[in-house]
Parts: sequence; structure tokens; C-alpha cells
Amino acid sequence: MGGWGVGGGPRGEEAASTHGWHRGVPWHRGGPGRKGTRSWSWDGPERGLDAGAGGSAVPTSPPGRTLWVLAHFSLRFWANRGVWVAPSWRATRSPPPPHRFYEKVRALHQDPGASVDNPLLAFSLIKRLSSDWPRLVYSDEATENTRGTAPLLHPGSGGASPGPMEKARGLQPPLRPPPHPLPSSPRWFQGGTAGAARSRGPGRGGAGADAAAGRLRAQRQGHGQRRLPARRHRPPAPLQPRPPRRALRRRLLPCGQGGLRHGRLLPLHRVAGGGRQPLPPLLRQLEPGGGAGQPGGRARPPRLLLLHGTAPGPLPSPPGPSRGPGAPHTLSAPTQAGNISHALTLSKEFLHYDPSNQRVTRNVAKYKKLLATGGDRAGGPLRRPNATRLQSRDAYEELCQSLGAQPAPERPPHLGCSYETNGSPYLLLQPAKKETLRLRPYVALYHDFVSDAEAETIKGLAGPWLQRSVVASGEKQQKAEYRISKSAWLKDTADPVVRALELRMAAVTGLDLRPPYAEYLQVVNYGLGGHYEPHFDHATSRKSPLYRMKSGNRIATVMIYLSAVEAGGSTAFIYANFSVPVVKNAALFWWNLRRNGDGDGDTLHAGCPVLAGDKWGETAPGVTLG
Ligand SMILES: O=C(O)CCC(=O)C(=O)O
Ligand SMILES: [Fe+2]
Repeated sequence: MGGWGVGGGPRGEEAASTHGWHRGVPWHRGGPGRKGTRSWSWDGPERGLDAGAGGSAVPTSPPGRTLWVLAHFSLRFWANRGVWVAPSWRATRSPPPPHRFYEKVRALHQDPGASVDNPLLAFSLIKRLSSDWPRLVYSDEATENTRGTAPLLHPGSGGASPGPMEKARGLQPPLRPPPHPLPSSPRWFQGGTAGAARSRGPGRGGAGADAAAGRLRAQRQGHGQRRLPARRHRPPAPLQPRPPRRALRRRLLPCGQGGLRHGRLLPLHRVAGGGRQPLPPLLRQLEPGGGAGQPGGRARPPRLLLLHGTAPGPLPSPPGPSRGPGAPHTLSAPTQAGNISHALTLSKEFLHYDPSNQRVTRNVAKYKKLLATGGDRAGGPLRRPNATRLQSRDAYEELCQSLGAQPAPERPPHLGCSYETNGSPYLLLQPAKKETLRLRPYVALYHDFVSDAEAETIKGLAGPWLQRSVVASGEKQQKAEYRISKSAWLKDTADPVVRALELRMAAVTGLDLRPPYAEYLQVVNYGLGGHYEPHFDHATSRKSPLYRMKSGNRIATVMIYLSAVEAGGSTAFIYANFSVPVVKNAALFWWNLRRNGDGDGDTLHAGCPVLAGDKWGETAPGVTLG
């Protein structure tokens, strides 16, 4: 005990026991507001019985219940055929639509009362506001309820002369779904929730969670026996796997079992160049604190950063406070999510209340032009073609559900834990604690690679500069739906801690991380549901701009986990069929290229959706051998 390995701990079992803890809001069996099923749903009676003093008129004794159900359905039968049922009866005997509506509202109001500091509750709250409430408000029950209660509220509506309330307010039109997603459900959140849902985390779909748990159980019983989907283009067999260069003979240590729990994750990314893309005018317009079109606005660092650039510029100064009265910052959310038509709707609504706002007036003109010219489609987040049909998707989802490291199918003697100096004087006094996780592809985890203080420093330095992460898309860098996170780049001159980390990484890996051989460190932050779907870190096409960079293709990646996460967030190696849990302060290392310089197809990997917590990482894709 007291060891520091992750390779064979009981994490999978822990994960399984907590899996599926969250069933979301208890909706009706027939689904919210689904036509055809709702009048035959048993939810009304069942909920009435369960609810006790919750206001239900449903009898609790079996004969009474049977009678109630018969009366209930015959009432529905005749009501559906237009036969009048006395409003007073309906009002006192739980008429189905208001009853169901009431139950739904009540279910949504059920709250354990715990603090939203708990990330799971925070997620559940956001989900409730984002998707559950709109579903309820625009449900069939709500519509029927409105219609059904209109005669009660407006006694004159049945006859020729309108009642007093009708006169004042007019007849209520039936509610319709909103033309666009509500402001509370920006795409980034939907992307995040989708990611989390794929991992069967918080959310509805208990059946999915059960199935996932079942798969997980089966998987635990046959360690690493899962069948992977066939690969289309299997790259040539790798040359001998190689540990980092100049590895000295090492003493293998037993890796402690279960000594580590899901930890904090701090990946370090380093990106060559670090140049920045000019802010698209549209975004600059909406930029809080200045930018084009903001008289007197201080020059702001651009919001979009290039993953690869040419001339690293100085670290920009932190964002200043918002300027301009009533700057509609919230409007930038749909714009940045690529939903220009929604941004247009919101901006028009904004102008309704503040017609003199010049900035929003200009934006409205811009959005209209963008929509007319199709420019909105060009700027939206990148979607992966046939993403749902990716061969690797099932394996990705399974690995992410397992929430931890899978034991290697075989445990050759060279897998395990060791102290390493790698021939570096930097490591003589404090050797690196290395856990070799896999040989093909070569993946190692260096435990306690950074201290808590260093992790906090890095997060503090990067925090003000975090922007939505981008991916390479041809010559450009673009936001992508399959990468939901924020990132910032750190030059080694930003702080002595950054420089120290670079030296440590160089010592441990034997790679030269000085410019122009490596990219800047990239700090990544994943919120709830944040994820990075399966990808390669190296360029897979000769046409990629990576090949034209001085540094060449990315030979290896180091990722430091800077924070712990409560659930999810593992780094999954899809083809290699294992995932590494987030271990705070540890650094994950893998080679992206084979010895001959070809990309290693076995390194397809992903950042699993974060289910609870906040995942920070710093990555450094090294690009040349030292
Ligand atoms: O977050 C992770 O676990 C993986 C991140 C990653 O692969 C990347 O940033 O390239
Ligand atoms: Fe990656």
C-alpha cells in the first residue's frame, strides 16, 4: 500500500458502483408530452399514490385505485372525443393534463437542497434550466392545461361575449416551441451535455445507464477482452517500442494498488509558434472591454488563438473590465457558438429595449449580411463528418465509462513502476516516479511530476487567457464540436515555474523542448461535460501545416494533470484499449511517431467527458528529439 501506480487498482469497480447514480428528473414513463402515450400513462395514478399528501385525489386501496383508473380512462376517452366533462369535476378530480403538468412541475422542484458548489448538483441545475424546463413549458400537457383552464379563468370564453380577463389579455394562444434554442442552452453547453450523456453520466436515459453498467460489468469480468472495431487502415507494424532515450537501467518497483484515487488532472500542452489569429470582426464587435467599434476601447488580445503560428508574440495583458453602458456581452455566446440567426433574434430583442444602442444596431446589420451571404456557415464550429458513425466511437464510450485504467492484457516484466534519472543531472537528486502503462503505443505516467503550488501557479497564469479551444482545420484553426474546452498558451518567459516545468519535461523525456523544436505549453480547462473526442496529436497528412513548420511533426506529447476531477475526464487510448484516470500532478507521456517518423496509428486518444469536477491540464507536444 501507499504506492503510486494506477495500472491495476480497483478503480473499475469503484467506478461501476457509482455509475448510474443519477437518473435526472423523474419524468413520466411515456416521455414528456409524447402524443399517444400520455393518456395511457400510469404515471398519474402511480405518482398520486406515491405522493401521499401531495395533493392527489387518487385512492390508495386496490379497489379504489381500480375504480379511479377506470373513471380516469373513460373520462379521457370521452374528453378526447369532444364530450363535455364538467369543469368543476375536472378541477377537483385531477383532470389528466393539469394533473400531469402539476406532477411534472413538482418533480422539477424536487431538490435535495444541497449547495450548488457540488458540481453534480450544479450540472443537474443547469441541465434542468437548459432542457428540462423548456420541455415542460412547451409540453402537450402545458398546452392542454392552458386551453383547459381558459374556460375556468375566462368564464366568457365559451360564449359569444368575452369575459373580463379575455378582454384585458386576449385569448391565450397555444404555446409553441421556441424557434431557436433558449439563451440558457448555448451550444457549448449542449455539446458538453451531449458529451457527458455519451458517457452515461448525469442526465436522463436510465436505460442507457443500465446498459452501460451492464457492459461495464461484463467488461470487468473479462479484463481487456473487449472486441475492438476493425480498423480500416491499419498502419504498418511498429518498430520496436522504445522508452525515452538514454533510459538508464531501472529498478522496477511494485505499483501500489488503489493508493491513488481519481485525481486532479493538469495536462500541459505546448504548441509551436503560438502566433495568434486576428479576431474576426464579428467577435471583436462583441468583445467585452473594447475592440473595433468600441470608441475608447483598449486594444484587447484576440479571442481566438492559433494552435500553431509562426511568431510568438508577447503574452498579452489580462482582459480589462467591461466598458460601455449595457454592453450586451451575453449576446456573444450564440455568436461564438456559430448560431448567427439566434444572435440576430437576441440582438433585435435587445434593440427593442434599447433602440439607441449603436453597437447592437451594427451587429444586427452584420448578422443579416452574414446570413444573407452564408458567412454564418463558414464561421460555425467544426463538425466531424459522420461523427456518430466513427468506428472508434463504441470503444471510446466504453473506455470513458470505465472511469479508470484498464489493466494491461498481459503484464510483462517491463511494465510497472520505477525511479528514473534518464541520465539527467536534473533528476539525480529527485528521480522521476515512472509507471510504464503500455509498450504499444509507449505510454508512461510520471507521478508527482509537479507540486500543488506549481499547479496552482500555472492555472493562475493561464486563467485570464483561457479561450475556447480550437483544432487544426486545413490551414486554419477552428472551434470544433468535438473539442469542448478552453485553452491558453504559456511562453516559458511567462514565469519561472513554466521554465522549470519545461526543463523537467526535457529531462524526463530526453526531448529538446526549446524553440523552435517544441510548441508552447498549452493549458487546457474542461468544465462539466468538456471533452476532446478521439484524435491524433500528430499530423496525419503531408498536406498538414504541421509539416511545414520548422519543428516538424509532433513526436511526442506530455500532458500534466493539474487538477483532480471527481468523475470522468480520463485520457482514453482507443485502439490500445485502455484509459488513464486523471491523477493530479502526474504527467502522461506518449510517443506520437514511430522511429521512422511515421505517425503511430495506435495513439488515437481522447479526453473523456468530465462528469463531475473541473479538469485542468497542461500539454506539451514535443516535436523533435533532443
Ligand atoms: O484531456 C485529455 O485527456 C487529452 C487531451 C488531448 O489529447 C490533447 O489536448 O491533445
Ligand atoms: Fe491529444
